[in-house]
Amino acid sequence: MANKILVIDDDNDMCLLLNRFLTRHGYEVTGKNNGHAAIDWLKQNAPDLVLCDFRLEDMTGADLLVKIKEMHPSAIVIIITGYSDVKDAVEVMKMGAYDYVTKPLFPDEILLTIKKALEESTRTAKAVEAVASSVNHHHETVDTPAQPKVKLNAAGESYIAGSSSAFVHIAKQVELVAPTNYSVIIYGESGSGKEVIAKLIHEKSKRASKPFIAIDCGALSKELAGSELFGHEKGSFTGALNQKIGSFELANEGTIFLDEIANLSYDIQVSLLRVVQERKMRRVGGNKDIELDVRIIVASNEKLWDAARNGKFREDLFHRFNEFSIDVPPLRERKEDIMVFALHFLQLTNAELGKTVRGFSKEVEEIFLNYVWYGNLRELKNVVKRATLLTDGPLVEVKSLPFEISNFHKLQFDVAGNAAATAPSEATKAPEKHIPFEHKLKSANIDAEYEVILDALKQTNFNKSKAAKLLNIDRKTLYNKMKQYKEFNNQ
Ligand SMILES: Nc1ncnc2c1ncn2[C@@H]1O[C@H](COP(=O)(O)OP(=O)(O)OP(=O)(O)O)[C@@H](O)[C@H]1O
Repeated sequence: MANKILVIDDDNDMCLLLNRFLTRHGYEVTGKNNGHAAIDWLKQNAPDLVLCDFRLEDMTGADLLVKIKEMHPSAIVIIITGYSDVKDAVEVMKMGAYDYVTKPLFPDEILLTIKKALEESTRTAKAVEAVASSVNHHHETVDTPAQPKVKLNAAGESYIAGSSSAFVHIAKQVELVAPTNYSVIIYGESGSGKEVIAKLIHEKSKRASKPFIAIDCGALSKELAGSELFGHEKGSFTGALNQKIGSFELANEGTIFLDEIANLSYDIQVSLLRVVQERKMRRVGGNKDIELDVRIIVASNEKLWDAARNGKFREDLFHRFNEFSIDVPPLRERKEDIMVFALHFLQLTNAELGKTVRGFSKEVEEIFLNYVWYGNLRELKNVVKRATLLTDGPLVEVKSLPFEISNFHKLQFDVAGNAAATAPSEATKAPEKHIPFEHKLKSANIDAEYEVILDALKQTNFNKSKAAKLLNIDRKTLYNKMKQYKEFNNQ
């Protein structure tokens, strides 16, 4: 049976284009132009996957995501964003979106992301079912945990070591703590590799052959967090139609990884403290204690000690977890790792797409080293995957990078107060010497025009149809002008 996909985009052309393209690839596609129309449709229909623009006219992608997850917890949601929204997109992923794709959209890239998401979702559901049925001795029906809250680490996801001194230090800490039963706190920004490190600790421990269960606490609703973590008995609350095995039970004898731990409500923190102290738990509505032997690794992007001092996190729980802690610096602070990981992601993509791209041009390397990577390794991976897909020659060139990354320094001139724009290095600056005046004049004109276009693009969140309307030119002219700018700067 064809997978059902719902496309939500207020750009009608884009909606139609995606609809046609995905239908051609065998999916059953429905398109909606605003959030409310999508919600109405979702009341009657259950899609396997939703492709949703982050900025709709009537609501944000984040609000819509909450509604979708309430109505269809297992639906995969992929968010379409402009590059300036990457930080928001990362937040939305923490709320349960599977992935994000950035504009301009490339059909092949979208297709690849969708295929992978659907395959991964089937694989994960099967794995969870297998673990659940081995735990559930009563052979009752078990609710499958909603995707992607339970992220059984993607099979086949390979690990590499970075070469920065920070990474070497982390690797040493992992070697040291892995064989013990210590709880570990991993600190770091979103996408910096915390889950991969947690998985590595598990794999290097005596528990390696037992389950590793990753839970994004930021994606758990207050009401359902207890049942997600500890399970529930049939009929224990309205909607508890079947017995459910919680993540702790699924992780028994193995390791549980609780990402964004500071987002757990105070009540759940109390239940968690009992589990940590007594090493036993009860399912919601249950009256039987279940013995637990689970190693706990938690992650947070804020210092838990600060959260404890501010009353957001229980201090006793903090002390229980704080047997060992690992700090993962953001990628921009460990520049030696950038190209190591970029090459690794390039090789992964080559293997996935059957391509033979060898590496990156000097200019691309320069841009990578000076970019801020708010989304850390996750963002780098997405950028490299996309660029590799677009590369025909032996090296990834600047033209295959998203416009907003290759022009990052230009975009900085009005990014209010936001961090870390490093000055362009000598290699990325246009050479000043020996440029004829005629060329300088042309360049000045194009630059001035470019600033106006860029402004319109930013105002419309890089929606080219809307930007063209704003500039009172047609879409094709806008494309030509952008192309002209790129070509002129590549001369
Ligand atoms: N050492 C590594 N080797 C290979 N890939 C890695 C490594 N570290 C991270 N990655 C990749 O980078 C991406 C982000 O990593 P990960 O999910 O571990 O980050 P995170 O800090 O847990 O993010 P979040 O807090 O948002 O969940 C993943 O696709 C992961 O596979």
